[in-house]
Amino acid sequence: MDFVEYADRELMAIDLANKLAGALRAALARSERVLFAVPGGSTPGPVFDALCAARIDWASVDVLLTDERWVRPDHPRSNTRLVRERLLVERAAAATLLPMYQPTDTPEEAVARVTEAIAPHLPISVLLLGMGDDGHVASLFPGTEGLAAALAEDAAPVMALRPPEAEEPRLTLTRPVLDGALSKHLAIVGETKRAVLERAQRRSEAEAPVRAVLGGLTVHWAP
Ligand SMILES: O=C(O)[C@H](O)[C@@H](O)[C@H](O)[C@H](O)COP(=O)(O)O
Repeated sequence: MDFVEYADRELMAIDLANKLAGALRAALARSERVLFAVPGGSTPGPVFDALCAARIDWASVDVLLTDERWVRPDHPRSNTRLVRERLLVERAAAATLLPMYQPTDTPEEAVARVTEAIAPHLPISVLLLGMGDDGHVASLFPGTEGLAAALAEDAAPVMALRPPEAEEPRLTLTRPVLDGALSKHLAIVGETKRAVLERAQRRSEAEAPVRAVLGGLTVHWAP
């Protein structure tokens, strides 16, 4: 695991966007199409604002959320809305968003259709993750029923989970898909998350699911 420390969040957003653009360019030099998986939440927005103007062949990039909150795509908490408003604009508007949300009442009803839609595009070429204060990544929250199955090496690529502390049911990519990404990046800010990450290395994957993706991960941190 590499750890890159920035003086502030603005510098992290700009440099991380440049690094992600470089990773996407490298992937595009190897493949006709590449899969770029991104998180929701509050951290990635400034990175998307810098990345969306990058001079890359966005028309050859498929974008996929690492997880989705089960709300309508126009809801303020929707990760699909976040990506559409902050990443898939400017030059990046030419990219293709693969569906992580479906108009079903529950995420369980969408698992088969989302799995069918994304499977042909795997593996992930470039992965950006966030992390919660509890060490969760994507929607792999500690203490969630079904977490062990989602962390298994042979887990199904997409699972519906109902984390007790999450506001909504979730649809999430699972360990093999996340950990199998060819270029893996984690963006975290603040002292709390830095300490959570340091402690995670002494915890079980069930206690700190971020552990499942530490191999080959580059962590980008700002105070
Ligand atoms: O839907 C989500 O919330 C994200 O996909 C989730 O995995 C996020 O990356 C972490 O919860 C960190 O969120 P913050 O960046 O807001 O701290």
